[in-house]
Amino acid sequence: MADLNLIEKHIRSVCSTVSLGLAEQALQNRVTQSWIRCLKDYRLDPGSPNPPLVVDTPELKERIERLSDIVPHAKMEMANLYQQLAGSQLAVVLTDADGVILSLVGDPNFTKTGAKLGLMEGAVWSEREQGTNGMGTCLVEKSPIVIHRTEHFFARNISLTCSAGPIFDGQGRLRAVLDVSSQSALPQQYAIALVNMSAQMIENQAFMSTYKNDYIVRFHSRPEFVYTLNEGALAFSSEGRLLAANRSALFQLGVRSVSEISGCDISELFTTALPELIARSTKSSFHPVPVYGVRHGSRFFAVAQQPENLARRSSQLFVSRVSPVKASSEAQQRQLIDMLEFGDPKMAHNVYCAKRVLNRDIPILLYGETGTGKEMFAKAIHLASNRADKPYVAVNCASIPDTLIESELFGYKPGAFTGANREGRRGKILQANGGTLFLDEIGDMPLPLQARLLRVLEEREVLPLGSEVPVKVDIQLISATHRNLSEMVAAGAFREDLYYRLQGIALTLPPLRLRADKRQLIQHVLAEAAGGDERVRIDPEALTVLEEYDWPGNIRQLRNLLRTALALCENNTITVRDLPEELLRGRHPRPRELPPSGEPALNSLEAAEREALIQELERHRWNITNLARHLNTSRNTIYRKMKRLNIRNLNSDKS
Ligand SMILES: Nc1ncnc2c1ncn2[C@@H]1O[C@H](COP(=O)(O)OP(=O)(O)OP(=O)(O)O)[C@@H](O)[C@H]1O
Repeated sequence: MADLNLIEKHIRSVCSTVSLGLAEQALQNRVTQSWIRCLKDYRLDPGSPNPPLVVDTPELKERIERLSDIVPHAKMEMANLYQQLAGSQLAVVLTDADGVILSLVGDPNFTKTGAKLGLMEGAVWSEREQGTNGMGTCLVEKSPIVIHRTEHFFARNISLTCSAGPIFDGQGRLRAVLDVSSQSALPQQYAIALVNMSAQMIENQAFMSTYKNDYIVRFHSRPEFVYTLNEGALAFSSEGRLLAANRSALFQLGVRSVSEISGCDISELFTTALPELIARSTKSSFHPVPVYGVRHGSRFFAVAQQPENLARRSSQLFVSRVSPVKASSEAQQRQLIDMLEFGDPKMAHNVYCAKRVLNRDIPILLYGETGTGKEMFAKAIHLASNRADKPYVAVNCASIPDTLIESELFGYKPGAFTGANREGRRGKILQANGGTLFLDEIGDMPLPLQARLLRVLEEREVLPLGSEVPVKVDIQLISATHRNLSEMVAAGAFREDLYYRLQGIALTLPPLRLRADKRQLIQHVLAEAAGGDERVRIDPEALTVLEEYDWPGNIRQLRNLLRTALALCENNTITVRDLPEELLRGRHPRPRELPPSGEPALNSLEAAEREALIQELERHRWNITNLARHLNTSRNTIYRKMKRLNIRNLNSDKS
C-alpha cells in the first residue's frame, strides 16, 4: 500500500505543519483544509476499505423528485458534456446537495471500475462519507474544484481525478453538483472549464423554467452577451419585487448574495421601471436596450420579458396594475435618450455627457452629418430634462429665408412693420420659454442675427421687433450644425463670441458608417419602422449588406430604405432582393453617376442630397417629367440639381 503510505505521510505532514503553528499556510490550501476536516471533524480513516453508503431506491426517487426543477435540465447537459469529452474514460455525475449521486452518464469501460469505487446512482459522495473528493469538497467549498488523484483522502480513490462545479438556484442556494470523474489523464483545466460552463447552463435553464411565470430581466454590460450563458438574469413578481437572481446577475451587480437584493424594486438596481423596460423591450423586438446601474452608474443592456402565462393570455396584469399607459409613456419619453445608442462608445459618451449637463443650464451644441440624429438627440435631451412638460421648439435656420429669421425667432409687436400680422407674433424664442429651443443648422444663421441671439443668451431677455420692452426668457438652448463652426469663425462667417457661448458642451454624433453598434441600430430602426411587429425579420445576407454600406444619408437614409424594404418584402423577412441595387453594388455612388474626374468632391450633405435624388429618379425610371410633377417642381429645377450634384443620366431621357 505504497499509495496509502504516501497519503498517511502527507496527512501527517499537514497535521504537523498545523501543530507547528503554520496554520495560515495550511489553510490556504483547500485540499489540506479538507484533509484536516476529514481527520479532525469526521474522524475518517484514510486507509478505510469500506465502499460508500448507497441510499435505497425509494429514497433515491424522492431525492430526484425534490430536485425536479434541475434534474431534467441537468440530464440534457450531462449528455452534451459526455459527448464533448467522449473517448476519455470518464463518468459525468450529478449529485444533490447531500452528495447523493442522482444521475450518472459514463463510458461503459469506465462505469464498471467506477461502480467498484462507488460511482453509481444512490451512492453518497459527501465529504463526511467519502473524504476529500470532487463532489463532496465542492459542496463544502461551494465553488468549482479539481481533486486530482492523491489529493483524495481515501487511498481507494487515488486513481480518480474529479472536476466538480456547483449548481445554484435563483435564491443562491447550492442545490447540486456536476462532476466529471475519470481515471484517464483528462486535462484538468479543460475538464473543469467545461464542467463549469455546463453547470452554469443548467442553472440558467432551470432559472428560466422556474421563473417562467414571473417577469424576467436579462442583462449584461455587453449587448451581445444577453441571451448567452454569461447573461445576468433576474426574476420579478407581478408586484415588481425581486424574487431571484442568477450568478452572473449577482456578479455584475456587485452583490454577494440574493438576500442582499431580494424584494428590491427594479428601480433600486437600474434607472428604469419594469413596465417601462417591458415597453422598451417590446418596441426593440427584444433586442437589448441600454439601462444604467443605480449603484455605480455603469451601463448595461437589458431586455424584460412578460410571464409566459401572462403573454399567452395576452393580458397586461403587471403593467395595468401600475397604470401603464401614463407611467410607461412618460418613462419611455425619459428613457428615449438611452435608446439612442446600443454600445457605440462615442454615442455612449455623448449620452453620458448629455445626462451629466442635464438641468444645469448649459447650452449644448451638436455636430454631425445630416441624418445622424441631431434633432432626435435634442428632443431626447429635452424629454429627459425637468423641462419635459414645457415647450420644445425647433427652428431650422437654413430653411427660413434670411429676411424672416429675425421675426420668426424674436417675434414682433403688432404693426411692427408693413405686412406684419395685426396681432403681432411671439417668436420662437418666447414660444420656447420655460422649455427647450433647438436651433438646427445654426451655421446658416446670418451674421447680424447672431449678434441678437448672443444678446438673448447673455441678457436672458428678448426684445421683439418694434418693441422697447424686453421680455425675460428662460430657455435651454440646443443648437446643431453639420458645418465646421471653428473654420467658419476663422473665415469670419460666424461670430467667435457666439461660437463659445453656444458650446457649453459640444458633442459630435458619429456617422452611421462608423458606429460600432450599427447592427443593433439597424435592428432597432427596423423594429420601429415595423411598428413593433415582432414577425418582421431581416435575413443575415441582407443585414451584412446593410452593415457594409457607407450610408451617406445616415440614419435618415437607413430608415427610409427600411420602410421601402418592408413594403416590398415577403413573409415579413427582408432579403437582399428588397434592397436597392445601389447597396448591392456595395459602393457609393453608383459607377454610372460617378462625377467626371476633376470635378470637386461633394460634401456629406450634398452626397446625401444626391443619394436622395438618385433614389427618386430610380423610382420614376429616370422620367424627369414625372418626377418633376411628383415633386411639384419644374423640370429645369431637377436638371439644375442633377448638374450641381454631378448626376449624369446615361439613359436616354424619357421625358
Ligand atoms: N437613434 C435613432 N433611432 C431611430 N431613428 C433615428 C435615430 N436617430 C435618428 N433617427 C431617425 O433618422 C432621421 C434623421 O434624424 P434627425 O432629423 O434627428 O437627424 P439630423 O442629424 O437632425 O439631420 P439633419 O442634419 O439633416 O437635420 C429621423 O427620421 C429620425 O427619426
